[in-house]
Amino acid sequence: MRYISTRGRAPELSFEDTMLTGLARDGGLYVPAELPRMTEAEIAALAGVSYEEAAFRVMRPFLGDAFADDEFRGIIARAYAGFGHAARAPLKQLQDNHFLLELFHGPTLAFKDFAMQLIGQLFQAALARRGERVTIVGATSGDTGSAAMEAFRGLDNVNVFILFPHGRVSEVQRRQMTTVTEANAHALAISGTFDDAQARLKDMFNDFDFRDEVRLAGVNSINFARVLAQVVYYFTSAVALGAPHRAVSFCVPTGNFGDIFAGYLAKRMGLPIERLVVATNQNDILHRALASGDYETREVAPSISPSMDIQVSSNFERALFDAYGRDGAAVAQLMDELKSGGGFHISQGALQALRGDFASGRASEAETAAMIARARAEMGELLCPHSAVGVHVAQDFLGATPMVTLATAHPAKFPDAVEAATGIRPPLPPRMADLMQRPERVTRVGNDLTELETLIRKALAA
Ligand SMILES: Cc1ncc(COP(=O)(O)O)c(C=O)c1O
Ligand SMILES: N[C@@H](CCOP(=O)(O)O)C(=O)O
Repeated sequence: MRYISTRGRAPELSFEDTMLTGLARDGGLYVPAELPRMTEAEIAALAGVSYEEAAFRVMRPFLGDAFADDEFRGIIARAYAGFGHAARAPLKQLQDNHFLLELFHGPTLAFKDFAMQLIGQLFQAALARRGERVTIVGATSGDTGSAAMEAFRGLDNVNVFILFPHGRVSEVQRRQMTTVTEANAHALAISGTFDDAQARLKDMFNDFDFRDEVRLAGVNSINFARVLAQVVYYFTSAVALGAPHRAVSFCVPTGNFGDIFAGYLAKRMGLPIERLVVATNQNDILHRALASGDYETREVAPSISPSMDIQVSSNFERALFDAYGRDGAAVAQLMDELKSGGGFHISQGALQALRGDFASGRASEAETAAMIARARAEMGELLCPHSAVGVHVAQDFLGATPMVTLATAHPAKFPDAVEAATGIRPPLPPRMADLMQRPERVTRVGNDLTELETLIRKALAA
């Protein structure tokens, strides 16, 4: 299995090199040169197997010879052993033909744990074998960062630096990052938005001297391994609802487009998915782009679903690559326009292709709060605000085909918003009960590449 860049000008890589490389050296994102397909019989055979076994069968073809089967099975087993639910990703019925896929039973209470716990193990195995060290730098709007800190803290061959937008994550999210005590983990509060943090991260990757000096690696969904691990729960949930004999739709709370892109991959691999619905909060660039064909950034408006307060949606580039017939030069041109002018126009043909794969909707702040309240009152479900965006948007798409809305975080990560809507303050699980009392360790940084690189160099030298 070979991986190619969405901008067409970086070397092709193996799975392991793709995972350890992060951003392609031409600024693009790696995708498989060809997608493996699963037959109907192979999909049907996932019924009744454990989450871990399904993960092995779905992901194995992407790995090439990077990991032996036994080693990969062991890695998967360790990755999901710490989850607080035997099913790992349980499905719950919410309404007629509407189901909630609970993705928040991992150690940091968000869907990011599914991928991060796995790639923590994959990094460790690959780096130990190669005798190499890497410096992971990640950008987060709250959940990727806490999941990465949890997965990589204390690992031998890794230093991890997480950039989060100062004052724009929930207190629980911040503390999950700033209370980590291991010396190899560093929380950096950057001035600006998540988009600024992600832009500086990509600048670091594009500064080849720095990148090579610190052996930079990424664990955002820039990293294809992150997205791959998220493909699995589309299969397990669809099969539980009757796939491959019955089609299923998904509604996905969306920000950086990684999670829904994983659903798109599942569909391309043969899973019968009728609709993939992009659900955005008031930062609705993806919804507007799919409606009008103009991808046009605006100022980020802080919302009660802060993890989705994103305007520059990194993985949309992967969808554009396919929509433009895998024309790397065309994608590079669009990304140049985005960088220089804050937006781009999607051609008619590409827009048609995107609309063939993705529907969309948005939830305002009032609609999100109202859905949290309604879900509690009518469905007996306490939703986090991101999941509420999904459930709200899904209402317009309910019908004969079962709809699965992804519940991407635990309500206890966003207690203020949940309490404001329902009067109920969801408690953290007992293992985190003292989170608010733990001492914090965080460094304030400006939105400045040189300052960031200097700080990282100094920390690595210490
Ligand atoms: C809780 C939560 N929901 C939804 C999203 C959006 O996911 P994605 O960025 O993969 O579109 C995020 C951030 O990634 C998140 O943390
Ligand atoms: N919402 C995310 C933003 C980063 O997304 P990623 O999937 O690219 O890591 C977060 O919680 O940090």
